[in-house]
Amino acid sequence: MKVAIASDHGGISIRKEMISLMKEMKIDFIDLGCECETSVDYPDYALTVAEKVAKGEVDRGILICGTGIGMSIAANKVKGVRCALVHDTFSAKATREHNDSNILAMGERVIGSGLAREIAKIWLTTSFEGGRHANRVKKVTDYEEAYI
Ligand SMILES: O=C(CO)[C@H](O)[C@H](O)[C@H](O)COP(=O)(O)O
Repeated sequence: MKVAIASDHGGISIRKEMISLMKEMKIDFIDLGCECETSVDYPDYALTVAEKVAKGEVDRGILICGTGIGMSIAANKVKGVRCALVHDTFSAKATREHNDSNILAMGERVIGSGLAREIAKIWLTTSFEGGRHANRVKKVTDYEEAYI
């Protein structure tokens, strides 16, 4: 699996934690910034990662900002992206099993790096269940195909 990761200035510490986790888990990743601690705009990073996921250049994405909200709103504008904003381990598992989410968003001003690590570990290792959930995901992708 290959993962693209990015954060704005509000998510640098958790992004570093995610990078160390992916190294430990021997997951191939590309780090797309941000490079500095000065203020940047989350859509620039969210859309870059989302485009890579949508084009199949990577399998999954991880996005961190202050709340995770801006990142998830922006990423979900890209056709083919199912970005889940997650701040608990139950949802991390459920969004992979039920939604086949392909981007994980988290907020560094909401949770600590220990919980973020647990969430990411679960999200990276849980498979989509398919079955009844596949039909539901298809309804979303069919809508995208027809209208977006
Ligand atoms: O987009 C966000 C909120 O939805 C992110 O949390 C940003 O990191 C946040 O808005 C940045 O805020 P700042 O006051 O410019 O640091």
